[in-house]
Amino acid sequence: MKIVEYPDSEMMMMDLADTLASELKNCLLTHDHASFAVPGGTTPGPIFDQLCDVDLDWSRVHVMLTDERWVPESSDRSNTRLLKERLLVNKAAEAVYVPLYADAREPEEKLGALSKTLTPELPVSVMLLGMGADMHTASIFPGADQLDRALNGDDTLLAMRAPGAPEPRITLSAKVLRDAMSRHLVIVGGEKRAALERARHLTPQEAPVAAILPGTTVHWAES
Ligand SMILES: O=C1O[C@H](COP(=O)(O)O)[C@@H](O)[C@H](O)[C@H]1O
Repeated sequence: MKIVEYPDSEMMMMDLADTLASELKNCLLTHDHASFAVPGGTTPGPIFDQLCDVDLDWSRVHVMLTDERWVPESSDRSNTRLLKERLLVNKAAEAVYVPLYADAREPEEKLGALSKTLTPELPVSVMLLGMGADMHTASIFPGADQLDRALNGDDTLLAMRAPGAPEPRITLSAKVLRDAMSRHLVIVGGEKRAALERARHLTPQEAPVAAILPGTTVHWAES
């Protein structure tokens, strides 16, 4: 694991967007397309605002979420809504969107169909992850109902429910996260930095983010 520290989050978001764009461009030099997995939540929006205006062949970039809250796109909790409003706009509107949500009461109803669409995109070429202060990443939460399977199984996609998650979730498995060709984790603030340090000494069962730290570049700013 490598940690890159920044004096402020604005500089971090710009630098990380530049890094991700460079990795996508490099991938497109030798592959017919690049798959790009990004998180939702409150952190990545400014990165998306930078990326969506980068000049690259977005028509050959297949964009997916690392996880989704099982809520309608109209909800302000929707990661899909964040992706469509902040990343898949301007030049990046040309990207190919690989969905991680479909209109159904429960994620289990759509797991097979969504996995079938997602599988050809693996391994992910470039991955950006977030982390909660509880040390979850994607939607792999401590105490989740399918935590062991998400950490140790061969699934591509799982439905998850956890005490720390306000709604049912769907998430890429730890295997898919670990198999990414390039993996970045972006966190802001002292609380998450302390959580990251704790996770380095805990098991993935205790701290799911620990399952993906080896080989990950962590980007951190205090505020
Ligand atoms: O619920 C989620 O949490 C994590 C972290 O979110 P943040 O708001 O603290 O950045 C996020 O990476 C994930 O995609 C999201 O579904």
